[in-house]
Amino acid sequence: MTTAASKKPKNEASASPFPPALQTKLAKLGLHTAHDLLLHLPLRYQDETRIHSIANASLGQAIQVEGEIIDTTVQYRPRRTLVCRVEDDSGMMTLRFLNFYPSQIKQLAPGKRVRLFGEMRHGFFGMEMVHPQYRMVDENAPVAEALTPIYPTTAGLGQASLRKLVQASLAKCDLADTLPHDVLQPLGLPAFAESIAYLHQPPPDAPIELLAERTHPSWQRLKFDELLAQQLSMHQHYRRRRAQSAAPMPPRQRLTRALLAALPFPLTRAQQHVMTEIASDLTKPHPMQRLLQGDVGSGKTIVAALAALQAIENGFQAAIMAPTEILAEQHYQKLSAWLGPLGLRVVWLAASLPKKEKQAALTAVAEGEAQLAIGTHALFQEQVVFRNLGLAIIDEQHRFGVHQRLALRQKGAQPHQLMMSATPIPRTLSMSYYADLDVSVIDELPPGRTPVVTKLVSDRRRDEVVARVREACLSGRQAYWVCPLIEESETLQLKTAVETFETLTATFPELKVGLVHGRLHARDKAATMAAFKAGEIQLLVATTVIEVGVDVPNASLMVIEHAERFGLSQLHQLRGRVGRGAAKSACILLYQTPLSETARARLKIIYENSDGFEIARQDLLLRGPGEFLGARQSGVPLLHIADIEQDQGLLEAARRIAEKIIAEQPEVAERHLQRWLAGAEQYLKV
Ligand SMILES: Nc1ncnc2c1ncn2[C@@H]1O[C@H](COP(=O)(O)OP(=O)(O)OP(=O)(O)O)[C@@H](O)[C@H]1O
Repeated sequence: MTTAASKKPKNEASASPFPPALQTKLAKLGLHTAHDLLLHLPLRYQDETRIHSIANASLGQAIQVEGEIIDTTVQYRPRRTLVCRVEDDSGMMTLRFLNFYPSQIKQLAPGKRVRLFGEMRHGFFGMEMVHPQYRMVDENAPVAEALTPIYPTTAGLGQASLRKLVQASLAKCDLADTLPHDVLQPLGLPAFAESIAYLHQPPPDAPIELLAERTHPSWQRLKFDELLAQQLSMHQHYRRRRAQSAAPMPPRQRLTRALLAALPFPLTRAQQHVMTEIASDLTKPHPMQRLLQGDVGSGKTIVAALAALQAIENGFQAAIMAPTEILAEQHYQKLSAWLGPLGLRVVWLAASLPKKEKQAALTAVAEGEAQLAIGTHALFQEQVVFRNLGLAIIDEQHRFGVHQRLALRQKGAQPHQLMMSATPIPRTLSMSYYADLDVSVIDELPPGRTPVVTKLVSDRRRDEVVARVREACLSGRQAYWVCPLIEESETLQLKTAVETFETLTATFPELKVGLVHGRLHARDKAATMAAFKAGEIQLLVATTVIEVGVDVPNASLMVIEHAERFGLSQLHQLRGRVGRGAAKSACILLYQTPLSETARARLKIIYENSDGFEIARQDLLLRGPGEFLGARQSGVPLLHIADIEQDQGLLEAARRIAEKIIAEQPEVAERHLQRWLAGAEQYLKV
């Protein structure tokens, strides 16, 4: 969560209690009011309460020492460095400053007394500190009585000023508890006033380890408060939705039965189960907001089709929005094949459609001749008008921003919403950030799939991989060759894709090789994909445009070049393109050495795991929720203090208590949200 402050409308800033220059700096930290400063908690603490003697200082720990400067020189080897010698009663040490200011030479002149804070280590010339924090002092200058809090700050705003501001807000703000004793006592949590004061001004005997690890009861209290506020806001949002009305769409079964009878497979138990949940939601008189999670290849598309049918059977239109043209086109192919024979019209809307076709599609949607519209971002553009959109389905929901999903929803009067995701959301995340959604999970794969064998192969053994691709393709199977990801430059990425295609075409004269990448015209992309699907192309060289949704069951081999550059969920998604038929499938991750530590960790996880939930859980641990949720793109307000993995116990408690408070003490909920969200609407809007 960016504390509520950062979500405040700009015009409120004019009422800021701070002078303009300070106001600007504080705003960079998301701080606008005294109350925001109160909740701006230290990043860590420094123990400046003791002065250690140089000779006995423990190594490798941040400590404070004090002494007199006896020598100051600028050395030029190996790099320009300011070097000072400092002495106390016990011994001597060296200070080193690279990139120093010329004024420091004077400031740190021989004869001056200096108090230093830093990590002591054994250097070539004995004890030394590199870039310590320092303060010029007089003899007998007082020593800090308590741990010194170190705050997150910004350029031009020193720790001392920030500390003063926080102290002032501690004195000024209302610290009364928002939570009653009977909530806090069973959890063993201290009072708010006591906790916040402790964290900003720890007493002299405060245990620095517990504070550093954030396991001290005062931290626990603040974390609990934050988590509770998040849960309360989610509950409120949930209840608000329940209070809205939407058209009930009970199952009518006529078309649904016909579709099920025509399918070449029966639904899995998991598909039936999620369908029951969706069907029941659609029957209710308030808008559904359900997230359908299913690992790659678990069969979400047919569930989307059945949900759409339920809306259509009730006289409404449905829309399916997908993040890429390839995926949208594929949905279009599948759903037209399923729904066309039932006498329904499915239209396709993409930015690249020729004008005439687009106009025809738009008219069909506006006049209600088309019951289902499938497309990309093009679906929520201004010129798209639905006659009566009753259900909006969003595939790969996390790839769309909040506003884009909202824009599609606004194409109807309170349509039901089904979001789908093949990137499983770990339990802790769905308990926190997704708590206002109903969640359905397809937790089994259709029968007859053989697990994909994953192989990690160094790029030096490329020849073996080439031989393997040849063998697979010549025996009637098909393969993908995924080009390296070059995040920094799309042009370079494109160039690499074309070069890979050329090299592989030359390497495999006996095979038909195809190429798809993002810059191809949609029609060419679709034609190549169709040829691959039809088996006319045996080896498909592709960028990550094939990452989601592509479904060609005969493809049983995938090679991913520079696998070390891809993210975990990308690798899992890509790998999910094979193993969709009965044939034994393999995914070869070609990597280039040396591997960075995180790349090694990622490859190990993908090699050892095939379950998307486990991969997602480990991904979350590796990257943290901000990166995982793509917070930067979606603007998801994140928790600042609590850590959903470390604080799972508190999260569970907050969830339980939020429910109770909302039901039994709504005024407590209001008061608590007022403190933590200060009027901002909620933590996360989905
Ligand atoms: N119950 C089933 N039995 C057999 N095959 C099924 C079943 N349900 C779906 N399939 C087939 O499984 C394949 C994968 O289904 P689908 O493309 O819907 O997966 P998905 O969940 O959308 O996966 P992804 O996230 O990778 O796109 C398709 O070929 C589909 O026809």
